[in-house]
Amino acid sequence: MEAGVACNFNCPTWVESSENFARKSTGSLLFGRISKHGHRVRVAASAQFPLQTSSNRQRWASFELSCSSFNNLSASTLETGSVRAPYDEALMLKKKSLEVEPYLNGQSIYLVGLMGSGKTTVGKILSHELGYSFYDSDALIEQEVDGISVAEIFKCHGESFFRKKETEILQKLSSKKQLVVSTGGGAVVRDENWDYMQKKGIIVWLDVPLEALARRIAAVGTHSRPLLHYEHGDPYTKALKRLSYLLEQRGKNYAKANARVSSEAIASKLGYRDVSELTPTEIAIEALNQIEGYLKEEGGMAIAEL
Ligand SMILES: Nc1ncnc2c1ncn2[C@@H]1O[C@H](COP(=O)(O)OP(=O)(O)OP(=O)(O)O)[C@@H](O)[C@H]1O
Ligand SMILES: O=C(O)C1=C[C@@H](O)[C@@H](O)[C@H](O)C1
Repeated sequence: MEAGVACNFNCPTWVESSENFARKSTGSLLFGRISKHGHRVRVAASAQFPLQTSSNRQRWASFELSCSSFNNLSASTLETGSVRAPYDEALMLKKKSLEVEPYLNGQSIYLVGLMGSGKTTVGKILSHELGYSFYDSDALIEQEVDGISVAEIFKCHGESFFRKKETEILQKLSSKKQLVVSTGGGAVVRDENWDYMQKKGIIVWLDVPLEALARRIAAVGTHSRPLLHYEHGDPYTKALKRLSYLLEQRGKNYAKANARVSSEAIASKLGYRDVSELTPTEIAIEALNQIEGYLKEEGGMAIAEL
C-alpha cells in the first residue's frame, strides 16, 4: 500500500506546480487517497525552503513525505530528500510590496546613489509595483531647460546652474506623496535637497561597487555623463577614476540615507558570485526590505502620519 502511494506522488512536479507553496519558506500538504486495494490512506508532505538560492535562480526545498491509514495516525516516512523549486522573483516582489505598502502610507521614495547605480531602472520597477508615479529628476531638468540634455546644460550653463535647477525640481516634488524619484547622482550634496526629499519621503541609497558601475557606464559610453568628461582613457577607466573621486567626496552624504541597499550584500545573501548576476527586480525587493526595516525600527511610522 505504501509503495503504491509513493509511486503516485511525484514530489518535484507537485512543488513546481504549486505557486503558493513554492513562495513560502515552509509548507505542508495533507490529503487522502484510496489505494488500489481499497484502503483509505492519509498522505502528509512538508517542505522547507531555505532563504539561500543557488546561482541559477532555483531554490532547494527539502521535503518529507509520510503516509498513514485514517484510523492510525502514526505516520511512516515514505521519502525524504530535496528538490529544486523555481524562484519566482516577480511574485516575491508583489508579495513584498503588498507587505510594505501599508507601512509606507503614501510616503514617496527618493533613490540616491552614484551615476549608473540603477536608480531609474529600479525606480520604475518600484513605482509600477506600488502604483506610485515615477519621476527622473535629470529628465525633469532637461524638460525645463528647453529639452536639452544634461550634458548640454553643463556645457552651456555650467554645473551650478544645473544644481540650482535640481534643487527647484526637488522642491516641486517635495509637496507630493506616492512618488518614486530617481535623483541625480549629486543631489545628496546640498542640504536643502535633503530637506525637500525628507519632507514626505524616504531616502534610499543604491550602493553598488565602483567596478560594477564603471562596467555599466562603459557599456553605454560616457557622452551623456558630463562629470566623466574631465577624465582621460577608455570609458571604463574614465568612469572608475571619476566615480572613485565622487564616492570619496559624497560617501558620507549617501550614508545619511534612511535605508541602504547594498548590491554586494544582496549578492552574498542570494549566493551569487558577483553583483552583475543580480537582476533589477532582486534589487527592488531588497529596497522594499530595507524600507520596511527602516519604517518598523527607526520610527518611520511617525513620518507616515503626514
Ligand atoms: N541590476 C543591474 N544589472 C545590470 N545593469 C543594470 C542594473 N541596473 C541598471 N543597469 C544598467 O545600468 C545603466 C544605468 O542604469 P540607470 O540609468 O537605471 O542608473 P541611474 O542610477 O539612474 O543612472 P544616472 O544617475 O546616471 O541617471 C543602464 O544601462 C541600466 O540598464
Ligand atoms: O553625479 C552627478 O553629479 C551627476 C549625475 C547625473 O545623474 C546627472 O545629474 C549629472 O550628470 C550629475
